[in-house]
Amino acid sequence: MSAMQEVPPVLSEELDIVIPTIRSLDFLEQWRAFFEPYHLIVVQDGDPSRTVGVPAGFDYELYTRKDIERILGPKASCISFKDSACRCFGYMVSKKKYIYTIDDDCFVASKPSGEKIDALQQHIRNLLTPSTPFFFNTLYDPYAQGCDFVRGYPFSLREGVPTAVSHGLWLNIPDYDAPTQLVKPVERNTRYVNAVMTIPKGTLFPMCGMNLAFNRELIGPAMYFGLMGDGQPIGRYDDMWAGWCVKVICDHLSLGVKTGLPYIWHSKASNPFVNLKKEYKGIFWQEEIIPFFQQVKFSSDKLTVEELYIELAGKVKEGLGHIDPYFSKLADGMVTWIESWRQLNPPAAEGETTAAKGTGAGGKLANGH
Ligand SMILES: O=c1ccn([C@@H]2O[C@H](COP(=O)(O)OP(=O)(O)O[C@H]3O[C@@H](CO)[C@H](O)[C@H]3O)[C@@H](O)[C@H]2O)c(=O)[nH]1
Ligand SMILES: [Mn+2]
Repeated sequence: MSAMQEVPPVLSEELDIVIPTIRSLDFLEQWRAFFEPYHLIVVQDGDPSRTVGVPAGFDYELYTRKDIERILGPKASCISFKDSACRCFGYMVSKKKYIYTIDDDCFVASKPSGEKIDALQQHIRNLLTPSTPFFFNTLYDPYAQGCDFVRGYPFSLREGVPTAVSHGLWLNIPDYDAPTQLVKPVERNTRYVNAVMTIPKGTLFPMCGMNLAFNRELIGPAMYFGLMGDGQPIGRYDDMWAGWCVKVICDHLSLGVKTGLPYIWHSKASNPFVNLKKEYKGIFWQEEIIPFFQQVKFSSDKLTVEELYIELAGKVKEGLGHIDPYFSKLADGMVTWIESWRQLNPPAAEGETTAAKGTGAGGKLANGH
C-alpha cells in the first residue's frame, strides 16, 4: 500500500482475529462494525464444558482445551492452560496471512476528536507499510498520511523493510506489571500519542498481547507465547517472551516491528495481588533474560523462521537453563511448538483447517477439525 493511500484495504479474506477468553465475548458487540467482516478464532481457556456464546452474525471457530488436546495429542503440552498464552493456538490453526489478537476486556477507544478508532484498520496500515529499523525517523512514521522522511535521512534506506509486527497501545488501564499496579492503583493512561514508530534494530521491547497484529507468513512460527499458567512457575510473561524471541529473529531477518497507534480502551484491571504471584519470578529472571537476548547471534545458514526458532530454543536451554529447570522445559516447549506448527501447516497443505465453522447464529463448536 503506498503511503498516499487514504484507507487501507479490508483484508477479511487474509486476516483472522484471535481472541483468548476465560470470560465472555460480549465485548464483540462494541467491535461489530469493525470486526464483523472478519473470521474469529476463539481460544476458550479454563473449563471446556462451559459454553461461551459468540454474538450472532460473527463467523468463527472456537477451540477449548479438549479440542487442543484432540488436535495436537501429547504435543498439546506446549499450549498453556489457565493463561492468556493459550491464544497462540489460534495463530497455529489459522490459515490466513495476518493475525490480529485482542483481549476480551478491550473496547473501542476514541481519538481526542471523539472519533471512534478502527484499531484493525490502523494495524493493517502498519503491516502493509514498511518499517525503518536501521535509521530512526524523528518525525516518526514516514509512511503515514502527511508525513515523510526528514532531512538527513539516507535515501538508500527510504524503501524500508517489510513489517512483521504491529504493536498497539491502550487507553484507560495501562499494561503495568503487578508492583507498578500496586503502587499506582488508580493511575489511568489518558495520553493519546498520535505516532507509530519502528523499534530500532538491536532494541528489545515489552510486547503486550492485548492489541497486537502480525504478518503470520513472515513471523508466525516465532509467535509462541510460551509455557505459562497452570503447572508453571510463571505467568503473564507469555507475550513478553514471544516479543523477545520475535524481535531477535526480526532483527536477524531485517523485518520491522512497529509500536504506537492504534489505541484500544482497556477496561479491566486484573487483580494485582494475583498478578504478583504469577509475575514475581519473571521480575527478577528478566534481569538475566534480557542480556541473554541482547547477545543472541544466529548462524548465517539458518534462513527460515522455523529453523531460527529451533536454533533459539537450543540457545535458551544452554544460556538460561542455569537459572531454573523451567527454561529447559520452555526450550523443549519451543521445539514442540514448531513440531505442532509443522503438523498443522505442512508446506504442501492445501485448504483450510477443517474445524467446524461457526456462523455466529449459535454456530457449532470446533469439533470437526
Ligand atoms: O487464565 C486466563 C486469563 C486470562 N485469559 C484471557 O486473556 C486475556 C487477558 O486477560 P486479562 O485481561 O485478565 O489480563 P490483563 O492483565 O489485562 O492482560 C495483560 O496481561 C497479558 C497476560 O499475559 C495480556 O495479554 C495482557 O493484555 C483476556 O481475554 C482473558 O479472557 C485467559 O484466556 N486465561
Ligand atoms: Mn485485561
